[in-house]
Amino acid sequence: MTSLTNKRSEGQYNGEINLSVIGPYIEYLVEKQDVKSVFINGTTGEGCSLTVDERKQLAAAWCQHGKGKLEQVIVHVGCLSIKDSQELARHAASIGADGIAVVSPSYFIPINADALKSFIKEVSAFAPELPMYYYHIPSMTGVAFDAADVLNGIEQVIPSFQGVKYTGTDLRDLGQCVHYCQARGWSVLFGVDEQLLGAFVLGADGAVGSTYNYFGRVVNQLLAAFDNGNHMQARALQFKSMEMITFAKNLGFDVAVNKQVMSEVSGLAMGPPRLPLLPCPLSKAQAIAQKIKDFSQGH
Ligand SMILES: CC(=O)N[C@@H]([C@@H](O)[C@H](O)[C@H](O)CO)[C@@H](O)CC(=O)C(=O)O
Repeated sequence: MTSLTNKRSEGQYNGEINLSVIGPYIEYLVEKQDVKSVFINGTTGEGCSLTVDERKQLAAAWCQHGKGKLEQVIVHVGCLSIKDSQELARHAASIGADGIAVVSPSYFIPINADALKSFIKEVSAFAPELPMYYYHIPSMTGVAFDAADVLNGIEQVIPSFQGVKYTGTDLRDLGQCVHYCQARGWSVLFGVDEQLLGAFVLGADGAVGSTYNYFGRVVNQLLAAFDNGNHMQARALQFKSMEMITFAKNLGFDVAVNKQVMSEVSGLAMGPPRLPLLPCPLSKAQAIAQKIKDFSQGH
């Protein structure tokens, strides 16, 4: 996640980063949501809308405030320019991040999996000691080839490769990623919150998503129920998450709405999004937040 403050200039919301909320937000995540690992500067954090310098400041603040409180800080370093990604990778290593992730560039989209593999390799070379994850999110990047094709043989060119953050709904491809990753002791972190249980049945072993900012405790219970073989309970909790997300989607749900919901539920002001995203009307965020509070109360 990322917090932006509201700075209005010439009628436009640029959104400035607000580092002061990160410390309190980490306390909130750990204590109220039972969330101890974070993936920062990704989609929810609007990483691709931020400057390299802003991304460095955010990454440094998360690592600094998270010390002794968070188990893992994974920094997303994907950019359109490979040089920016390399600089962010080097920076992440220098501040003690636990891992880095790279999304595919999305203006000049790699023509095939080998081209993307080369991109990730060249970024990884600037932080060879850090576990590297490929961030697969075809709905945003327009990448048309399988994530499994990106993984195939990647350990030969990126020794630090550790897995994939899979934000897609293709179960065939996901299954192939799990099969490949399991054999190498890597992770598959799933990113479609409303389908998490299905991905765990298939063998995914981690979850990264926007709704865990306020539904983290409930989803941790879902995963514990699944681990204990209590599938009825796991299913019931996934149905709750599905219902909440469907409610939000019917009202219109995006990163900007999510950010406002995070403010409403945590009580910490996250600020508005940065253009081209538009601020979410308060009434919408409050309606979603109320639904979440109702759901969470029983758990
Ligand atoms: C496209 C998108 O924003 N996907 C979200 C999901 O958490 C998504 O909001 C959720 O499943 C509701 O559809 C995450 O995968 C994004 C994410 O993990 C990130 O912040 O990098």
